[in-house]
Amino acid sequence: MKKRGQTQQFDKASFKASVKKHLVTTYAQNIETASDKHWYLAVGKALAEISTGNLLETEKRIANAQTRSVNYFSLEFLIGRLTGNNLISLGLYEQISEAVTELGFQLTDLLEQERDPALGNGGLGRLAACFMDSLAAQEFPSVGYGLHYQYGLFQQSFLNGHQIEFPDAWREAEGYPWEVQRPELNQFVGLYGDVSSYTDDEGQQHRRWNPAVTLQGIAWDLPIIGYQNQSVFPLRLWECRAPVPFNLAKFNDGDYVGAQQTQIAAGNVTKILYPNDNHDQGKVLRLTQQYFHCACSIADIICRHLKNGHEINSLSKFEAIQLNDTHPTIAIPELMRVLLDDHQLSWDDAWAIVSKIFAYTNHTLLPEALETWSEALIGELLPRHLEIIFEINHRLMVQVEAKWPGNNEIKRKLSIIAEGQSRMVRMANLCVASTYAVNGVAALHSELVKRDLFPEFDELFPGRLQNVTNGITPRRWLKYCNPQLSALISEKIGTEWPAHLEQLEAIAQFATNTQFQQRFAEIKKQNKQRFADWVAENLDIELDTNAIFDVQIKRLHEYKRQHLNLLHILSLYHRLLNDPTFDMHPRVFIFAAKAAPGYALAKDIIYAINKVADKVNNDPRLNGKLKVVFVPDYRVSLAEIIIPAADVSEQISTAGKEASGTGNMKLALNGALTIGTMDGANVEIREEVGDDNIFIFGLLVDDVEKLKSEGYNPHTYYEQDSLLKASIDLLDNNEFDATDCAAFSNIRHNLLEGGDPYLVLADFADYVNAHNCIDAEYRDQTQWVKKTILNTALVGKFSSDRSIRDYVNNIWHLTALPK
Ligand SMILES: [N-]=[N+]=N[C@]1([C@H](N)O)O[C@H](CO)[C@@H](O)[C@H](O)[C@H]1O
Repeated sequence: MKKRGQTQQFDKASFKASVKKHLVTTYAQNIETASDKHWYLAVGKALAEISTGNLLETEKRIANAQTRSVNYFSLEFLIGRLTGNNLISLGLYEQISEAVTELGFQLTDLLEQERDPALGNGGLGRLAACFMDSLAAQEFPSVGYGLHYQYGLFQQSFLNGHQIEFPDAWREAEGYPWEVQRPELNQFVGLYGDVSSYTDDEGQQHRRWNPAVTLQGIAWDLPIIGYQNQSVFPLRLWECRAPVPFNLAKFNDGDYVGAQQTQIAAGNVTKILYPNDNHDQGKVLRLTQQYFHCACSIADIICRHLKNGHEINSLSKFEAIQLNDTHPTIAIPELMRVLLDDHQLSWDDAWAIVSKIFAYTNHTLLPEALETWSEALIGELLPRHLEIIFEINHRLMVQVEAKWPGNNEIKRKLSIIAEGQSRMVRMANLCVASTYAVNGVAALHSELVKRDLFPEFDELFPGRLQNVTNGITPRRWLKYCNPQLSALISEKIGTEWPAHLEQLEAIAQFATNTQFQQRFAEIKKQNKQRFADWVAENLDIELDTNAIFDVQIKRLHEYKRQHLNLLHILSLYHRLLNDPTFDMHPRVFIFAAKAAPGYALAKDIIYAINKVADKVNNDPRLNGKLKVVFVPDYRVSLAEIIIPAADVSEQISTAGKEASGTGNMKLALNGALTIGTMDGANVEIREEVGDDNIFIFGLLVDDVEKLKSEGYNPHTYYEQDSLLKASIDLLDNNEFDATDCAAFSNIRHNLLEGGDPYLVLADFADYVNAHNCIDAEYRDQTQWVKKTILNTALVGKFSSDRSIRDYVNNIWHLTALPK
């Protein structure tokens, strides 16, 4: 019996039976005594029966269609919990909820049992997950290639305000119900060793790599279920094991550790996700992870291509490979190696394929994030690949010489090899020189990539550098996380909008409709209450839902300027205690952010915010006007309850630093008003929602450069702005911290003597003004709610379905699978 929007055949009785079967046979649990966790696992397993079947079906349809596929290479996929989202995509949420109730449980309680597969750091990883969902929703043949990390992004908790990290064993002892092993797809990967030459029968010279170590790649598939269309595409994650995990001879000799040595070493390769966001981590294990990922994925693509009866020469005709940042760049010399050495193609024939199959997305301009690997390290780990990189660079330098004869400066800048103490391989240059398309992730960012990062490459390869503005999937980030708002929208404009987000524009006509305003505002209030209940239960802090919920949720990084937000809070604290005339609408500042474990100042900022929170939340002099909440262990499932509850979205990065941002899109879609700089996608959000419905402040990109080039002195601002001075001085008088922890003075030092590299002081006054506007405008709820409705209505552009259509039309050139 099919219901509206349900594409999946569903029989409640057999589903309930399947759940009970898995509870007993898969998890060995008694129906009478099984825990919520085991019921969740059994429900997941029962549903995975559907998706795995559709996965194999879809594979057949793609093979029969003889059509092009895109392979999305990413070291991160921040997929979040799958069960709830997959029920939305299967169109079975209500039915399963009913069935689970008949089994004696609340579906929402069981969904809470699922651990977040946190296989990513932040925006880049989450974008990859949203993109896979949008490829499946539009039935574009696609495979996501990632790593099956045993430990995801560390779990964060606070000890006396300090961040402490715990390993994230995301897969329960019982495993993850949605994943399925594909042993027939396992691969072998070499490492280290040397390269030798040989002459073939025709007298042709060839090179051969003789790896010293062999690893095995175990294929795990996670289903990417298309939104209400029967298609399921794989997110293929590679786990690393030793081909011979146990050496019995050594064991018999009593060398128990030795017996497992190879397995231990192999297991380390996919043991854990590197926890850095926007920061290059030059560790050999990280390069080994990147190569293992690329070698398994390239081998899998070629197997599939040949299995579908195609010649190797037509590889780039049927396959496109998108490199999600430079992390999988080594895939380029890897494919060259396979084509040259395993398929004996000439250099030109191999290059003709490689240069037409790869495209690269740049996600940051931060110099410290641009990956470089020492030539020595690559030469040791991947000797054949270094040879190929040298040849690619040689041929690039020939092109550069032709374009700019005798210009060694440009040669030095564009060279893939950076001279110096130790010669380094620039992965971004290798990407730009070897791919047919290079894109930034927001209009402003892509302009800066052209103007500041790769101006010469833009001239050398006209048209190669382009833009594809990021997006978010409306399935998870509205339909799933904000069911009440979704129901109100569907009531007004029908139910097609989750697959056609531009239809939301029709909601704008209700922006001044009183009755609609009331319902819209009531839903925000209820979402705020849901989050307030979560905070009360988990953090023991009482929140007033009449207050403005002001949200800054993203990784902790100086360029994202959580410390500017903190300074504003200190200014409010100062004014509330020192200015009897100062009256503000109650405000709750909500933070959530993980700092990379090695990023000391970021950890100091977390500590300072926690200490300020302890003080202001328990200071009766503030009459509850000011509250600060730092929610620990930020992750996708937390974002899903914070975002619908937000009134204000903090997007306050220094102009030119945040490539795009995607949290900004999620918050605006859920009716939060943005306070932000003209940076990343904020610029395009402003274009879509209009000047009246956003609070823009601060220096523009060119102002930032001008101020820096003229010599920026933060003391000038400190001396001239009394409120700024008072706020900064609160960082140093033990107002908030009786311990001798240097966190507060480290922050103060960074902002003054340290030169304030992210111009916090220069933007402070304008930021305070923008917040004053928010305070004033929030008091006129009719106007405020109108603006929130217009934000939800006018950000349809930021659906990742639109981003994917841009990639398909401008870069990948795919055809959707025929029905
Ligand atoms: N790495 N990286 N880059 C980022 C994010 N931090 O993950 O990629 C995200 C996805 O493109 C961007 O939205 C964000 O601005 C950028 O900083």
